Amino acid sequence: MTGMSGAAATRDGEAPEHSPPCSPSYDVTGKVMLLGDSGVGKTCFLIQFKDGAFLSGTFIATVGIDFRNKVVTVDGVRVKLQIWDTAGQERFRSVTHAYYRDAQALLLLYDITNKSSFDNIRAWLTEIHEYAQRDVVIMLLGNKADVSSERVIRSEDGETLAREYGVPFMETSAKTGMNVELAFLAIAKELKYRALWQPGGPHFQIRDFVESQKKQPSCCSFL
Ligand SMILES: Nc1nc2c(ncn2[C@@H]2O[C@H](COP(=O)(O)OP(=O)(O)OP(=O)(O)O)[C@@H](O)[C@H]2O)c(=O)[nH]1
Repeated sequence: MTGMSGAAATRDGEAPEHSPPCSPSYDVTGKVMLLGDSGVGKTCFLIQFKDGAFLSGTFIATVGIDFRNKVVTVDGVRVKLQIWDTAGQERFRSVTHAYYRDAQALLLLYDITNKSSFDNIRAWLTEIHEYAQRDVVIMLLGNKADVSSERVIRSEDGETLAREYGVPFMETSAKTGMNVELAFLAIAKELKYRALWQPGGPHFQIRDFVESQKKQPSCCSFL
């Protein structure tokens, strides 16, 4: 949604693929993609993380793909995340496939108030296995957890699906910010760990980290 439409426009004064010669260097950089059906909240999720704001009002679907950069400091290491917001609509799928290959991490969202967005997660995972790198980090996120009165997907169902695929899971809200920063922090920690780990160094398990840090929606699950 929002004005972040258009194919691969530049953001924050930096081109996506090439850094200008005098650009600041980062300890670790990583490409993260937001995936999931149209309307699950990908653009809002990114804006909440980047700007700490929630854009309510008329929903305008993303056209193609767009990106924003954000630097996260993890244990003194600067991790630059280049976050790609993809269009969830089917007609843009061939455009977004081209971007999977060099992504290090994928945040796969469904909407807890929309059953088909949850049912389609298996199809998304099939696409991911077809187009993304084999060792890509995947996280499953049940978004819109603030709308408890319209919930149709139980938290346990998200947990079960995530366990089946061996990926971390949490419920989030792009509106309240619940677990939004945590999702990116967990990704940044994993990317830092993969890039800088040395024999004998401490191990990092992204699923354990997420489980120990995630917040639950304030009201209990329904159904
Ligand atoms: N209550 C609530 N509404 C949300 C949340 N996230 C997004 N929305 C609303 O859901 C609608 C769709 O959000 P978007 O972020 O545009 O969805 P998207 O996944 O980017 O959609 P596409 O660009 O078509 O792929 C908008 O009306 C948002 O205001 C959330 O966490 N809670």
